[in-house]
Amino acid sequence: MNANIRSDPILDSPYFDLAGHLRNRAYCMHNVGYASGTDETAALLDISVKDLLPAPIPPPRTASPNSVRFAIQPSEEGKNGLGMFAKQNIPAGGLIVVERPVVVTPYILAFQDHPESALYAALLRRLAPKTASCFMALANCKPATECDEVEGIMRTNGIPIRLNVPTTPHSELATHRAVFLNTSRCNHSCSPNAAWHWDPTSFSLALEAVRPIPAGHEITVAYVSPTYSRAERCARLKEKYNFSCRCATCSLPAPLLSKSEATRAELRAFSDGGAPSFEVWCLDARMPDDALIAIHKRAVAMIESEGLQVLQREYGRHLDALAMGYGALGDVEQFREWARKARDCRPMDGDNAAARVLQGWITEPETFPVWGLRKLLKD
Ligand SMILES: C[S@@+](CC[C@H](N)C(=O)[O-])C[C@H]1O[C@@H](n2cnc3c(N)ncnc32)[C@H](O)[C@@H]1O
Repeated sequence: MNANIRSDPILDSPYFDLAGHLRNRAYCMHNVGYASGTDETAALLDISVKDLLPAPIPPPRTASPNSVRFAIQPSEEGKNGLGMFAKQNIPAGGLIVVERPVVVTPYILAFQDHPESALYAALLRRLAPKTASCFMALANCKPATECDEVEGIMRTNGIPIRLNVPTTPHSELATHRAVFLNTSRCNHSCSPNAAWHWDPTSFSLALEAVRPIPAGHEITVAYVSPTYSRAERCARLKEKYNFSCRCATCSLPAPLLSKSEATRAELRAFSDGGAPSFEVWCLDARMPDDALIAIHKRAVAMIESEGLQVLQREYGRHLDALAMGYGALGDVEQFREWARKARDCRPMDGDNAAARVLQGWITEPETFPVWGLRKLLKD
């Protein structure tokens, strides 16, 4: 599953060794120190994580855009509380905001003598009063019978980020809950138009558009994987965030909703290995040329019609297959067109190695390593 979806399936694993975790770890409260001096983060960290953090933490690799591209305002008819809205047209891949968390804790907290709410309250006391009151103004979806307000806010707004926790065999411990004053205001959509990318080195989260967002439109993210069936999405949203989804997809009339469900089921089958690989097709001259092209074009069309560009890994994989397919067929025009799309769907702040390789091929198609190979095999 994409890293930028809120739920972390590892944590649902029944094999997590909580007892081992409790025996072996030591934690501390820590105010993360940034070079800029303006951001503040109160964190509960495993001591080994704290010891690894550079002091001060370097600035993010990409700064927030110069002009503020969003506004926090009531969602449509105030139905979903506040939400984040585009103040200007934002292109696909466009950066919306880069921000530091205000509170960070391990996702799994289980200290016998310290209830979670007491730990969160202690962290809040480490923040400036203005920051703490902005935190307390965030939404709380949990009833008072379940937990107190601070814990409710933490659970409603926490975005899972991963930090390097050395000296443990439990990769589950890498997941932390982080609350952000802007990105945490984003409402959920089953066809989201934005995704976040966490950079542990600069301790910052970049929120980016995954397709063009026109000015005035709501900026949405996925709290649960949009590839799940609607029943599963609804169940998970209800359990974790206590709401019935009113996004554009879930509000479709019944026949269109069934069509969307069927499309998502077909996309799930593709991720389970349902599409032919480029490598096999490229070397097997008996397979028709269209065997690769048609199926990956169908997957791309389904992702786009469902508004699922947030599945960046899958989307990129299908676009790569199309670019490489046309490269192996020696079709310059189509190769360039699909390679451009494959380049542009890559997150801007992540490792851009793939985008750089694609750019090289767009400039000089014949440097694509198997340029025209299928034509040669057939001749
Ligand atoms: C992290 S908060 C998002 C910001 C929140 N709307 C606010 O006013 O600050 C999550 C809460 O927003 C609401 N929400 C988010 N997405 C929604 C959706 N698709 N349909 C209905 N309610 C939604 C739910 O109340 C949910 O518990």
